[in-house]
Amino acid sequence: MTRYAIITKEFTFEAAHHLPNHRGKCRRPHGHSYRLQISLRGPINQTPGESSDGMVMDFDDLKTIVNATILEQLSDSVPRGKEAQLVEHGGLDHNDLNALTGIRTTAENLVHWIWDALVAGGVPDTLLYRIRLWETEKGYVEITHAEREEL
Ligand SMILES: Nc1nc2c(c(=O)[nH]1)N=C([C@H](O)[C@H](O)COP(=O)(O)OP(=O)(O)OP(=O)(O)O)CN2
Ligand SMILES: [Zn+2]
Repeated sequence: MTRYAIITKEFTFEAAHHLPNHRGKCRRPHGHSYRLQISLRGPINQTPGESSDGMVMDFDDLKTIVNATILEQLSDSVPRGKEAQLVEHGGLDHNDLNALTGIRTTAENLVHWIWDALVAGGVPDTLLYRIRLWETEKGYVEITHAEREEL
């Protein structure tokens, strides 16, 4: 019998952003200590003798993928903003999110951008289960496949 599980790995990164035309303080450049949770749902590998026996994915592999795809560097297939060439190479960590991504960097838009970037970087869409992003300690956004659907 194939058993399934949901695994979650948590990451933190520091980044600057601003929200043009926001009615409050967030229209000015400022920074956040973002907290990011990536959850995958998939079958538990049942191959005795394999390193990943009993795992959906080795947490260490998930960490490597997330760092190489979005946090420490952007994989080549991830779309960048027009001003991305103006910021230092690297990923979301210690960077200017507006310039790097080219999107309006609300937490809502960022979680969809992160989902797209992980898929572009090779994470199967079917394996992604949920992404949560905390902008402050008290406020976070989450998406699952339901929020990815276009109505
Ligand atoms: N729905 C959203 N609302 C706001 C977003 C967002 O991404 N989605 N972003 C901001 C700003 O980026 C701002 O930096 C955060 O605003 P806010 O939570 O109001 O900031 P506080 O420092 O007051 O946060 P506390 O959690 O209360 O400490 C604004 N709104
Ligand atoms: Zn902000």
